[in-house]
Amino acid sequence: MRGKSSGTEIPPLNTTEPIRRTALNRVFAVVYTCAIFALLYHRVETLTIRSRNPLVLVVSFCLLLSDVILALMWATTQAFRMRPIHRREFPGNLQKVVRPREFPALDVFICTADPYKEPPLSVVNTALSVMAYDYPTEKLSVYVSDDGGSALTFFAFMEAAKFAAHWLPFCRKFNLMERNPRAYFSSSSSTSTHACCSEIKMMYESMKVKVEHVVESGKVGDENITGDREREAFSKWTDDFTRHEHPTVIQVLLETSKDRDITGHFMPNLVYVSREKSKTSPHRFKAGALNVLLRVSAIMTNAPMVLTLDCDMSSNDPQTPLRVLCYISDPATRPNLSFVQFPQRFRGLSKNDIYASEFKRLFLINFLGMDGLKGPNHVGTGAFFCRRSLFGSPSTLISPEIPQLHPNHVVDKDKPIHESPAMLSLAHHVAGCNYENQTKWGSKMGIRYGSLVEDYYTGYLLHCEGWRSIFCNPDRPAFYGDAPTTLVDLLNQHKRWAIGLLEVAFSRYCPITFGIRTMGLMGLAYAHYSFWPIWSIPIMVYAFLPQLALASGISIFPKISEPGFLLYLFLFLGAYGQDCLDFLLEGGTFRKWWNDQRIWLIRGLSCHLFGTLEYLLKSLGISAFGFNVTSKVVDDEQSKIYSQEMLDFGVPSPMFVTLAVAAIVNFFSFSFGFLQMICGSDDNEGLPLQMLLAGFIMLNCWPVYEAMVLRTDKGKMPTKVTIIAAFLAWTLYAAAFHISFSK
Ligand SMILES: O=c1ccn([C@@H]2O[C@H](COP(=O)(O)OP(=O)(O)O[C@H]3O[C@H](CO)[C@@H](O)[C@H](O)[C@H]3O)[C@@H](O)[C@H]2O)c(=O)[nH]1
Ligand SMILES: [Mn+2]
Repeated sequence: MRGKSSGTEIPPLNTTEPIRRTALNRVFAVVYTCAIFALLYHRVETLTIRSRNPLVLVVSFCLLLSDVILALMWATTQAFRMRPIHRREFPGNLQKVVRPREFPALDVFICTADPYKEPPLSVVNTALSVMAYDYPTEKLSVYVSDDGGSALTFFAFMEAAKFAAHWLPFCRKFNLMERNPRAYFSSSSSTSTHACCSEIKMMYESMKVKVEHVVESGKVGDENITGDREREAFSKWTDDFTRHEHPTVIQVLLETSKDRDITGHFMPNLVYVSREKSKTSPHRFKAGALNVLLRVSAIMTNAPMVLTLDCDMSSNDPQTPLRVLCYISDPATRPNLSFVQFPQRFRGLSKNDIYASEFKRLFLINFLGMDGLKGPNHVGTGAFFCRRSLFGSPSTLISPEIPQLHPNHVVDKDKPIHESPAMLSLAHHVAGCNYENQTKWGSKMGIRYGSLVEDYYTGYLLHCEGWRSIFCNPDRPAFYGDAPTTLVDLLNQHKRWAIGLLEVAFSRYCPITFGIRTMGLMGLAYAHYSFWPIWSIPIMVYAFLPQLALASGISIFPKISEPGFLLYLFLFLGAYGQDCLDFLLEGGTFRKWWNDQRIWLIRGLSCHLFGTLEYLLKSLGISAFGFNVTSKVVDDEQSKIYSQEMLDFGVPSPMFVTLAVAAIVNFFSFSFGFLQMICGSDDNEGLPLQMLLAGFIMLNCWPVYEAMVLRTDKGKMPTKVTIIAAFLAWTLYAAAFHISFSK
């Protein structure tokens, strides 16, 4: 908080406030830790008391391993609970402290990679929404990176540049809050108020039709090209131009020194960049794309502030940069500030958020916790970076190989880009696919290479270097993006994350060792994420072993009469209860929480398991993996299934199999146990906990049963998957019976 300075009151730009339940969290942590130790003691004890049944021995060992992992994961979550804070910022006070003339320039980076998974029209809407920021136009530049190297995307941007000349003054004139044209025209506010609205809406529609037509036909026909300048631009897409092999394309579509909108106002810069590709040079995915944008923008504008956005994350509030300035211009928060991170929010989520796309824990609860330490981790999109922080630690600046890329380099504004062939050719040079060889890009400079979650990895290394970040979470969401709406998309996305996180966990910067040594609690928080996927080990164990034992009539948990029974109940209810409470206190509903914990289970049974396996195969040199872009297109059938809140199994995936096996095994074991109970056999006093567990998983698997037997729509479980799963479940039972009854 800003205090008084030399007698005059400076209005506060931001405040922080600790969250009140912290003390309770700490007390609970102590109690829960004791309970964990009691449990582990009990586990070791059962292991050492010799049992004659080998199944019991194997099960006891697996349970010990699982409980150790669960305990470690629980320990890492405490990092988020020790010092959570809430922040608020006051953009209204900004003008009293800094004049707009002194605002830093802002470069916005938008990444896209595939015109068929990421419709160009959406990317264009994202770009338009930030071009219309309430920010001095001459300080604003938008750079688009197209890893798809697609003439279709380029065409869309050419059209967008023309449309922007009408759209930007329209937003200004009516001071719209919603500056993403598509969102604006589909909201009710557009239909009523403004007379000239129908005119601009028609312009938007005509752009939309043109762009969609071009995308559908797969090529930019001659009839779409007007004028020599455009023809020249498209001449880069020659016959041997493919997305994996092509030269650099850089086109300055709008330039602030020369292009004006229809009211005579200057427009922001808009630059299209598709970096050079070659099959023999490493691709580096989004990290590579962002580093190219960092260099190209350094040469053209070199703004000290950089906003990174995924192509689907459009602005929902034109004042967002001013909120960021509340931190960047405050001497109390400015030192060592690397980035201001906004949460990812998603439009069009189903009522109870069936896929847990809200990520309340990831983007809100844990962010608040980290903000009290060194700040939230970076999540790839919706982050305003101080450019300087991407060039070495706060104390030692790492100089790039050429002076034009230096964060303090001043671009000669008198010479517009279109009049400076030298500038353009240098920009092409630094976007080359071999440019980074023998440089520090990706290791010490820019976005870091080596993980499929380059955002997490880069944020982590920045924090290790001594930078901090700030979590900004205004009431009106700053950005809205698209969340996956089918199960297979969700699982593939999480599988990629799982692999990327494991890459960090087993790198030489492992958060458990390196991270905790350099940053203490903050390292622990990072460790929580890097080991995220190994949650699948205890989940797999608890979803299968007690159930197989149950069907064999073997009791592995304490009896109701034993004190251990209560210990188990406490551990289970304590963890779930605290999790649910955190969720509800941050504005969630019970139904959303239930779906959230279900998705956690499903992930453990599918993508985290498969991600871990894929990572192992890659480490052994058997296979390789790439960045599988999440589709942002939904067909009508899919969106219908989504809005009805049913899991969509429509596109078959091997990841469904383990999930289906778990569903089947829990069903049969529960039914078997239930039968035994009503038949009243004497020695099943130890089975109730196993019954409860199987029952709980069955409850979670309800949508899976529905998808296997009841549903007839396109999203039902593929029959093939059900058959394979049934066969595997049968094999598991056969093996379990064989082991336990063979003696
Ligand atoms: O080779 C590539 C691959 C992807 N992208 C872009 O990266 C962004 C994120 O891709 P997406 O498929 O949407 O992945 P998500 O899993 O939804 O993204 C999350 O996870 C990523 C790391 O795995 C982060 O980069 C993202 O910022 C974060 O939102 C998109 O704009 C893509 O166009 C590229 O530019 N080049
Ligand atoms: Mn995405």
